[in-house]
Amino acid sequence: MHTLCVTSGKGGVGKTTLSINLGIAIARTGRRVLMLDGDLGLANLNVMLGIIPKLTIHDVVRGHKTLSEIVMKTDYGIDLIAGASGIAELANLGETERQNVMRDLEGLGGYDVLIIDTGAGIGDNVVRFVLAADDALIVTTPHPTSLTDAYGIIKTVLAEEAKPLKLLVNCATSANDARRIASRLTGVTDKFMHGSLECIGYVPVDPLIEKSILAQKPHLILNPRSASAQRINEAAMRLIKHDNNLKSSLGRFLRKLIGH
Ligand SMILES: Nc1ncnc2c1ncn2[C@@H]1O[C@H](COP(=O)(O)OP(=O)(O)OP(=O)(O)O)[C@@H](O)[C@H]1O
Repeated sequence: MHTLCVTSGKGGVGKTTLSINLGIAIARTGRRVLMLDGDLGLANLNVMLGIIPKLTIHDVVRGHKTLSEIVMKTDYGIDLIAGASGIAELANLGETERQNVMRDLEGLGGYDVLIIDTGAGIGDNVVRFVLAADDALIVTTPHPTSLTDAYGIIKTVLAEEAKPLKLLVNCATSANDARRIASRLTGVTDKFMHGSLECIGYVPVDPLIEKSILAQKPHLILNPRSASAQRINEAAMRLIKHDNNLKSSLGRFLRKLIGH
């Protein structure tokens, strides 16, 4: 299973919108996609998909439910787990309960790709998700405040571990614009040995994206032929280019995440 963490530093830059639509684009290749809403307070994935979660990971951690009972199916080929920030609670459980939940999580097989939509900011939880995942995708816009916060998360992650990071520039005007933005950020990765930042593309501003949020239906479903949907598709294909070579598993991801 390929684990992919989507994060941004700054809030409101399109991280959740792009996570969902990238997930749908990946699901269209035949891969089974599970999305985890890693946002601590404001879980948005389900809102954008027009579904109301009755159960979250917290119910699993408290022993009320099994994981497969809390997975929500969508009409778009992606499944969803709400309240994934509750995974962090695993670290505080007793050994037996923790083992039970871990077994439950690992038993949730059959998925090819796990996408974690983290909360905004550079909190401990966000950095832990980024470090535990195989791939980390940073979403930024060309706006200076977004770039500053993207710079912050890149620096924080690379100071912990020199892992290759990916960048998607939302609200850029062209591929050249995105490359120019990316080159401003690669300055920071160059300071860390083995750190790297690969720009996997850009998504233009598109009023149809905003409309799809209001309709609570994914942009790729409502407007598949739009230029922005095509850019999202291209970015998704770059993300999964090498995932067949990955030997990772959900268990490995979880062990890294909770440090056991
Ligand atoms: N390329 C785009 N063109 C037009 N509107 C966009 C684009 N990308 C995102 N938006 C809009 O920006 C708003 C914020 O998007 P979103 O909620 O996905 O951001 P976020 O980074 O996940 O925010 P949060 O920090 O609250 O989780 C949404 O209303 C969305 O419709």
